[in-house]
Amino acid sequence: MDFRIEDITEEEIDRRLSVVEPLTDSVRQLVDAVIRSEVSDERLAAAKEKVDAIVADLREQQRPGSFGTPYTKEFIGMPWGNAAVGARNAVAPPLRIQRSPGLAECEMVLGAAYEGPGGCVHGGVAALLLDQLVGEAASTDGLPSFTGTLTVKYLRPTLLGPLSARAEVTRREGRKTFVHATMSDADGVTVEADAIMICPKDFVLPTGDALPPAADRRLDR
Ligand SMILES: CCCCCCCCCC(=O)SCCNC(=O)CCNC(=O)[C@H](O)C(C)(C)COP(=O)(O)OP(=O)(O)OC[C@H]1O[C@@H](n2cnc3c(N)ncnc32)[C@H](O)[C@@H]1OP(=O)(O)O
Repeated sequence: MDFRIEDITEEEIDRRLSVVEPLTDSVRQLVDAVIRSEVSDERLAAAKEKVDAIVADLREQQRPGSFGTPYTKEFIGMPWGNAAVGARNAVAPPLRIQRSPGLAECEMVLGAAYEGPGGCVHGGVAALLLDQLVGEAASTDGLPSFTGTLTVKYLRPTLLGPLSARAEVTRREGRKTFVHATMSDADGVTVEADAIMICPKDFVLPTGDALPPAADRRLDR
């Protein structure tokens, strides 16, 4: 696992985000446009050439593997490649998660890129987003927790569009945290999930440092 330390200031984080977030948003627009475009085949082929040129430009300098999760020395996390919340990841909706002890909540708009059954949210996407949310809820007042078991129940189809989600810790037993989560549309809950989150035994960063108490960690940058 990559939890490297990157010694930068909050101002530098803001500066970097101000550059990459608009780019990621543009790539989200690109993904949506490719899915829904009805321009001619010739224009689609021309678009491919332009996109290939951008990819070649970005690949001139590239880190190997994945982005990982860097932390500052003040333990501000930068999970910018994360599939659900990554600021650099156009695959992520992204979720803007509000946290309080034992609770994680967010509102989101899921468009064409998240489709499973026609017009509906893909079940795997719903599970992905709820998995992130239960992880965030479990980690608000404890050490980081990994998903041991996630049970998802799809109550009725979730239509693409504006949605909300919520995860709440229901109980803790030693290193295990039990979390209940829901995804809802305007008419109520469409998906619910129950998770057993587990803090790995003797969790330390690969740098050898233990994580500080949760109150000193900020996971939202
Ligand atoms: C940090 C900021 C927020 C981040 C949010 C991120 C959200 C993303 C969430 C994820 O997607 S995490 C990625 C998906 N999950 C994984 O990759 C986990 C892979 N599995 C493991 O790493 C280990 O198997 C695990 C840490 C889950 C457990 O390993 P341990 O060696 O610590 O478990 P151990 O065998 O000591 O068992 C401890 C307790 O947990 C129980 N347990 C172990 N594995 C379990 C499991 N899979 N499901 C349910 N319970 C489990 C086990 O029975 C026991 O219960 P008791 O204490 O009551 O005896």
